Amino acid sequence: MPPKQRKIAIMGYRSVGKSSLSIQFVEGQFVDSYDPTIENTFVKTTKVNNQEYELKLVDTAGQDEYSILPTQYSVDVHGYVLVYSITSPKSFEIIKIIYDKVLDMSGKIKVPIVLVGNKKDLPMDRVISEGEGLKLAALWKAQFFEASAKQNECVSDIFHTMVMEIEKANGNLQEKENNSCSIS
Ligand SMILES: Nc1nc2c(ncn2[C@@H]2O[C@H](COP(=O)(O)OP(=O)(O)OP(=O)(O)O)[C@@H](O)[C@H]2O)c(=O)[nH]1
Repeated sequence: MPPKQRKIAIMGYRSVGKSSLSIQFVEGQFVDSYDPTIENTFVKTTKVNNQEYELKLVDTAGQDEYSILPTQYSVDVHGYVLVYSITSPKSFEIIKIIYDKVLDMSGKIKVPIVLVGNKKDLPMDRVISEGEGLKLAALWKAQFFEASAKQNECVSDIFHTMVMEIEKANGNLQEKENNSCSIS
C-alpha cells in the first residue's frame, strides 16, 4: 500500500519549541540555538499501526494574540499540534486563543488536535502544572503530552497520536498504540 499523505500544522507562541520538536522528530537532533521561524515544511515517512504515512509538518511562525492565521492553515491541513512551554504562562494563554482561531478558521466543531506542554526538562522553571495542561486538553477533548524536544522525550508519540486522531476523525477507528507518554 502506498503511504497515506497527511499534513500537520504545528502552532503556538514564539519560542515554545515548535521547530525543535519538528527537527527532533524528523532529523533526530536538537539544536540549542534560537532562530525564529518564518515558515518551514518538513517531510517524514513513519509507520503507525502498520500503515506507512508521509507526514508533511508545517512549522509555523510563532503566533501571538494579534496574529491572523493565514487561510492556508485550514486548506488541506489534517490536524494541529498546539504547543506551549511549561515555563511560559504567556504561551499557555496564547494557545487558548490559537485554539479558538483554528476552530473558527476550520468551520468545524472539532478538529484533530494534540496539545503539547514542551520543555519538561526544565522542572525548576516550570510555571504551568501538568494538571493545568490536562484540564485544558480535557475541555477540548484533545490528547495531551508533556514533552522535551531537547531530551527527545515523548516527541514521536506526539506525531503518532496526531495521526491516530486524524484517522479517528475520518471514521477509521484505530487501536491505541502502547505509549507511556500519554497523560489522561
Ligand atoms: N530546555 C529546552 N529548551 C528547548 C526545548 N525546545 C526548544 N528549546 C529552546 O527554546 C528556544 C526556541 O526553540 P524553537 O524550536 O526555535 O521555538 P519555536 O517555537 O519554533 O520559535 P518561533 O520560530 O519563534 O516560533 C531555542 O533556544 C531552543 O533551543 C526543550 O524541550 N527544552
